[in-house]
Amino acid sequence: MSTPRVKICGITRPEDAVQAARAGADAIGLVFYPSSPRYVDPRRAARILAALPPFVTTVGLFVNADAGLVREYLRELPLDMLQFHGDETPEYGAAFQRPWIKALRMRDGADPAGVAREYAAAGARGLLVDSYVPGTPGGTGERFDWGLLPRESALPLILAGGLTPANVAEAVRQVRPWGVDVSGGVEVRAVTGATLGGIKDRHAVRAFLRAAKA
Ligand SMILES: O=C(O)c1ccccc1N[C@@H]1O[C@H](COP(=O)(O)O)[C@@H](O)[C@H]1O
Repeated sequence: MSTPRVKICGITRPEDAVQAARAGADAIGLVFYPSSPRYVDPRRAARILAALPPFVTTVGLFVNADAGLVREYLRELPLDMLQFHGDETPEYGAAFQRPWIKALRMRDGADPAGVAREYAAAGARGLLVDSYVPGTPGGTGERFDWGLLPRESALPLILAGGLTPANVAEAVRQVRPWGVDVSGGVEVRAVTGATLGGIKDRHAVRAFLRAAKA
């Protein structure tokens, strides 16, 4: 089994991007979904991307965005890859001539193997599997039953949803994904335990990377 690639998603500050890269992150994600507490506008995104050292993949995350808006972001920002986290069709994903991955939320009856085949045929590079929480497209901090995932898939699987430094090693052992993706599980927490959307905890980021790649 190869060492899983790790994406740290929902970066909102240049210093967090640099810390994640120094800790060994393979990719960072910027959330362009306005309702997310991790949303960054293009000017802030540009500052984050400009701070990054080389050889870290930059991923722009969209949820059912207007295709014109995605194109505008692509013109303004040096994004390496797109992540579509809503109900985007294979045709939509294929329209941007940029490497892209599709997220599938694992609601009852979800068929990750079938979805992987369908999106592979349209040129997707990976299938990100996340938890299904009604009313929230992602970044929920919730896990799902990893036993529902197929052993074989037409696309590299990226496991997401409620991953933390404490559970990622077990997740990698069980699922053997191509990559893992985390957002809330490496954020600074208030005394109540709630995450402070978008502010990454550098100790948690380091611990997550160590555990994922051990
Ligand atoms: O991070 C967000 O706010 C977000 C908003 C809308 C769609 C996706 C989002 N993030 C993605 O959600 C998963 C899991 O996040 P978590 O680790 O459970 O907090 C991850 O793929 C993020 O890229």
